[in-house]
Amino acid sequence: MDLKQYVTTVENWPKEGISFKDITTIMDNGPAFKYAADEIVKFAKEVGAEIIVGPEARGFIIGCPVAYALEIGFAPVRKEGKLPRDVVRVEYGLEYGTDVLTMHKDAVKPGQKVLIVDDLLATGGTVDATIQLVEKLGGVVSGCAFIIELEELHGRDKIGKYPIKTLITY
Ligand SMILES: O=P(O)(O)OC[C@H]1O[C@H](OP(=O)(O)OP(=O)(O)O)[C@H](O)[C@@H]1O
Ligand SMILES: Nc1ncnc2[nH]cnc12
Repeated sequence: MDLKQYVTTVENWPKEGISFKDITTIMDNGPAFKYAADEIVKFAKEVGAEIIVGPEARGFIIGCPVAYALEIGFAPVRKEGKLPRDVVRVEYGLEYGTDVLTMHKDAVKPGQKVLIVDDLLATGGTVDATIQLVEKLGGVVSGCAFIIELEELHGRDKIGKYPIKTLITY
């Protein structure tokens, strides 16, 4: 399937100079959304993932169907102040701002093999922070998977030592 045809590009949103890749037009198409999830499921099997970790909010959208298909758990990475129990926290930079990401301290077990899933790899700030959170908990990052990669932002350089799967590149 040519998944790229289902991505909608919105220029100069949310700020001047950003070429926003909107995945809602993948999600609202049943076969396209299933294809995207199935491709990541295949990769998750290859790397032996035991739990999926996905960052708020779009990482939930694609990470949860992957976890469901594999019959494994999903652990959320959330922005500060959203998780109700003890958390680990990491500050990170975005293509358009900075923020703090957190995970519950018991979300990943020591030694558990984690696949990080998100919709898009841009500067790599989010995935870098997510890797740090998983490793603080003693989890083993077995790979990172994205629907879209923006190659010119070189986010891949931040996750060089882990297996990476991306379905669409710009
Ligand atoms: O590689 P990076 O430069 O870190 O950018 C990629 C991240 O940015 C977007 O999330 P955003 O923080 O905009 O949050 P959202 O999913 O809640 O819209 C996207 O869903 C990725 O998580
Ligand atoms: N260009 C972009 N499009 C969609 N989501 C993003 N997150 C960070 N950069 C993005």
